[in-house]
Amino acid sequence: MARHLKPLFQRWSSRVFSVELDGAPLYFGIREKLRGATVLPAVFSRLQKEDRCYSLLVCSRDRIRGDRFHWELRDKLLKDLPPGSDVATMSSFLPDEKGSLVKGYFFKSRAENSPLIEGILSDLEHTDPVLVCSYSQSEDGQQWTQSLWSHAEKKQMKFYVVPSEAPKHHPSALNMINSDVFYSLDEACDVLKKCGDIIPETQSVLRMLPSRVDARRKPDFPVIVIEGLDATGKTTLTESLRDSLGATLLRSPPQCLSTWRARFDREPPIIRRAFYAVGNYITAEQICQESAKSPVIVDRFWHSTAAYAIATAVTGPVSNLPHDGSEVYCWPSDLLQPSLVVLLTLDPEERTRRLRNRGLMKTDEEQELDHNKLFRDRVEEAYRRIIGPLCITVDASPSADLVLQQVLLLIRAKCHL
Ligand SMILES: Nc1ncnc2c1ncn2[C@@H]1O[C@H](COP(=O)(O)OP(=O)(O)O)[C@@H](O)[C@H]1O
Ligand SMILES: Nc1ccn([C@H]2C[C@H](O)[C@@H](COP(=O)(O)OP(=O)(O)O)O2)c(=O)n1
Repeated sequence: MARHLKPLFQRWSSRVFSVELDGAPLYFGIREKLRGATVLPAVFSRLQKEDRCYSLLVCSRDRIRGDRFHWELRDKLLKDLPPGSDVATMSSFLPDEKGSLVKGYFFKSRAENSPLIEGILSDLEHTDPVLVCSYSQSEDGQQWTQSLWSHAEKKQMKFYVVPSEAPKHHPSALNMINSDVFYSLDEACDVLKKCGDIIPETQSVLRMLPSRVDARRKPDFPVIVIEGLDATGKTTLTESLRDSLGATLLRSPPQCLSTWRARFDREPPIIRRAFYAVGNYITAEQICQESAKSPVIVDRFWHSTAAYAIATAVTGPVSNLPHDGSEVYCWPSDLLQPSLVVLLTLDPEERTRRLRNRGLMKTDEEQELDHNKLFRDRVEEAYRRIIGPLCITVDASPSADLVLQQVLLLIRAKCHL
């Protein structure tokens, strides 16, 4: 067995497998022996008699290359597999064991497509850090088994698939720290440095970093961050606050990174989120300089980086988020804390109306926000759970002037301006 696969087989039958169907995870386990009759896990009960299934688990020891390969593998499978394969995101993990998550895909196929599938899998298995399992059903259709798929070794051990309890939180929560959310400049820089050879633009991004970061320095003037989903009125409010308070207006990611933003938005989460994390530290340095002279208003900061990352990594309802109080919501100890964070909220109909009035939506993620209520709920709840600077939610549905007056009152009360 290849060395990179070995860690996966430790406690192989203690692993839980999760397949995302219709936007929510379904779980199953594997057992060497069956004790009595057992029901078929939901992933399999919906399949037909002629179906075979496969799973691909990406097990690169290099997490950046592994995540990039996993990201690109989806497009490859969608392009190469026959129509109707229903490629679904999959993962395997050890319950409650941090860092144990392995990502992959699950798909089905009909017997007549076997030669095509065998060709694709064999190419993948020989060239990439991927473990392939196949699933087949018993004659009577009552049981499914999982075995290692391998062209060379046909006599593989079989495991029965059995139902598994859903974990308390989405399995992605196990690998979130320093993969989806970064808690220090060093960790985020480390990721960008390691992908310098595949994304040359990272050199330019890293050159923008301040030479020294001092998160403990207390700003002379208040620093107020405005947060909220797209079209809640952040740009409108931040510009009015700048004019009313004679403040400096900054944003994260900072202007100096705008040339490279679209490039990093196309990358898998680990690289994309490291880019936004680094952006916060560059903005923090600008905040330090400007807050010596005047109040500073910031359009998005670490709340956005963490809340979008956490809400994207998990699927399904708000209850799948890491629990309230979890360490994933903690503010990085080396990042400047603003004096006040104002979170703008808006009912979905009004937000959509404002989006339409403004014109085209920008990122895929923002489009997802528009039609995926669950995602919107997860982002807003993650915003609320972040532990760090004082964060106050403000209803942004009144007129722009009323929202401004209300936020000015808040700033005067909380920041003594
Ligand atoms: N309080 C408000 N009432 C009505 N429309 C608003 C209000 N605040 C902003 N808008 C409008 O809604 C749209 C989105 O506002 P914008 O400030 O660009 O949001 P964001 O920066 O959060 O994406 C813009 O067309 C803006 O003119
Ligand atoms: N400080 C920041 C700012 C934005 N992001 C990410 C989070 C989302 O994926 C997008 C949202 O930014 P976008 O520019 O589309 O939204 P606005 O136009 O500012 O409302 O960027 C971040 O991670 N960290």
